Amino acid sequence: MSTPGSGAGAEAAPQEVGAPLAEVLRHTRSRLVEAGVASPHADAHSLLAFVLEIDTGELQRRAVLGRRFPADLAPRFAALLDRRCAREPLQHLTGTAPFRRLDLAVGPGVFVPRPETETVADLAIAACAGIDRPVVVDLCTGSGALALAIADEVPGSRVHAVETSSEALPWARRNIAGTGLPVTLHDDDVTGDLPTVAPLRGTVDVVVSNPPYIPPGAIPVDAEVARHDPPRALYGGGDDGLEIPRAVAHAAAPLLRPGGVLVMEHADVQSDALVAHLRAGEAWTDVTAHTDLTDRPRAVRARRTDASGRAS
Ligand SMILES: C[S@@+](CC[C@H](N)C(=O)[O-])C[C@H]1O[C@@H](n2cnc3c(N)ncnc32)[C@H](O)[C@@H]1O
Repeated sequence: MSTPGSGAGAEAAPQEVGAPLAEVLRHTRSRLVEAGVASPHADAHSLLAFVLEIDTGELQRRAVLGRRFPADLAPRFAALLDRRCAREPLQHLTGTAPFRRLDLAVGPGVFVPRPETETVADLAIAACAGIDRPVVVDLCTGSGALALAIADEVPGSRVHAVETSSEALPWARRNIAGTGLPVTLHDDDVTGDLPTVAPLRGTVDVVVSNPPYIPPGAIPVDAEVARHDPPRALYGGGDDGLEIPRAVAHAAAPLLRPGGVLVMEHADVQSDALVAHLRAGEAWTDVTAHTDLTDRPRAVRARRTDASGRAS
C-alpha cells in the first residue's frame, strides 16, 4: 500500500479517504513496522487516539473501530505519522509522557522518563514509609519525573529537585507548575558543591537519582534515543559511564541524615561496580542491588552511616 508522504501520484492512504478507523490502524501499524519502530501496535493506537482526542482504550471498542476517519484530520495525522516513521519519539509528538500517576510535559531538550524508572520511584517511596513529612532530594531531575511522583505519592513530603541543563530546567518548571505539586527546583550541578541545597545538609531522608550513566562508547541502538534524548542526559562520563553516578553518591552523602537512604538507577552491567564503589567507602552501609520488572539489576540502594561510619 502507498503511504502518505511517499511522493506525487501515491495512492491515497485510508485516512485520506475517510476509511474505517480499523483500516487506518492497520495501515499505520504497517508503516511503523516498515520504519523499524519497536512498538508499532501501541504507537499506532496512541497516535490515532491522540489525533482523534480519545482514549486509547476507546479505540479498542468495535463500535469505535467501525467509525470513519474524519477527512479534515488527515493532513495532521499524516504529518505526525511521517515524523514518527522518521523516529521522532512518540512522546515528543503527543507532548506528554506518562510516569506513574502523572502525565508529564516533554519535548526537545529533556529526557523522556522511562517505565523502568518507575521501579526506582517505588524504592524511594518505600524508603519514605513511616517518616513524618520526609525530606527528599532528586538529583538530575530532568522533567521532574521522580521528584513529582514522590511529591504526588508521599503525602506531606518536602521534595527538592536538582538539574543543571538550561534546556531541561524549563520542562521541570512547567511540570511542577502544571501538577501543582510541592517540589522546589534548584539550578545546580551534582559535580560541584551544590550550594543551592546546602541548607538541607544532614537533614535529608531520601536522595533519589536517575543520572546519566551510559558509557561513552555505547551508542544507544534506538534512533529515538540516539537522535532525540539530550546527550547530557545519557552519557555518564569516564570509561565506565559512572563518573556522574559516583558524583551523585558523593553529593548525596553530606545531604543525608544518618540512616537516610540513597536510591540510584544505573545500567544492568554497572550493578557490581556501583555496589562495590559504595561498599568501599565509609559513607554507606546496607548496600543492595535491585532489579527492574524484567529482572535485571537496574538500581542500587544504600543507607547513610553516621559520622563514625556506623549505620544509625
Ligand atoms: C537520564 S536523565 C534522567 C532525568 C529524570 N531523572 C528521569 O528519570 O526522567 C539525566 C538528567 O541529568 C541531568 N544532568 C546531567 N549532568 C548533570 C549534572 N552534572 N548536574 C545536574 N544534572 C545533570 C541531565 O540534564 C538529565 O536531565
